[in-house]
Amino acid sequence: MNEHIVDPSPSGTGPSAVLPSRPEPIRIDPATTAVIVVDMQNAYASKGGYVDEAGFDVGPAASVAGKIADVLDTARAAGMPVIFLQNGWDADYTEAGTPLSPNWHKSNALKTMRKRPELAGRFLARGGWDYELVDALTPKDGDLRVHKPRYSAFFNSQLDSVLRARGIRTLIFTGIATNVCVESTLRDGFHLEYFGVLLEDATHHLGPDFMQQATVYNVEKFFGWVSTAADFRTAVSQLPPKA
Ligand SMILES: NC(=O)N/C=C\C(=O)O
Repeated sequence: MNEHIVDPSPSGTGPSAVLPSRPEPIRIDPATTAVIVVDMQNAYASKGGYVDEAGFDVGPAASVAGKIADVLDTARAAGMPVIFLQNGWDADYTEAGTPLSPNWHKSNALKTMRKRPELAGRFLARGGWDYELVDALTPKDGDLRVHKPRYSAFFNSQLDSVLRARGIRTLIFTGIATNVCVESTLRDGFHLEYFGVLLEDATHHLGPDFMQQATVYNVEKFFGWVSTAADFRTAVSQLPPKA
């Protein structure tokens, strides 16, 4: 029996690829698919950045960045938009909220800076090193950057407009953290009718390893599809190169 292939753009007329994924393979149309790179900033992926100083493990981030770089080369060659998300706030932290905002209480960046005043102003402020993308993932011509002030990139950001203006229906997710900003954005995308695909080895979690497993389970069972960087490269590199 033929396996059912999920097709987010059934009326598409151009070339497409079938991406092996769980629970079903999904058809990737480069005209309606974007790769989303979630928060690959020094804050989340470099020693001396926010999550390192807050006590989380950034060790695996370098290998994740390598996998993402490979995914992005494949996507660009096929003409798929690449969108870098960058999490943070203005230098005065006005966008971070006030004590009336749960973000003010829950953000480990804000909490760490309040606990260690010598770090005040260092984390996730636009214009600072912590906010910048890691060197290994410098955007190329044609890539897009979208600023976001909360975990989900669909809140108080340009993301939905940027995607709708380009007819994007399918989002390939990479980046950090699987269980926080990646999952929040993929879930909100689901509710906005986007098809979300998590490349599980091109993402990294914050906290215990079971958090990665929990998100992978949630995505596979409830919110989208799960694949790998290698399967993405194999499937998408069969598409004709962008004219
Ligand atoms: N990018 C993320 O997943 N961020 C998670 C936590 C934070 O920004 O404090």
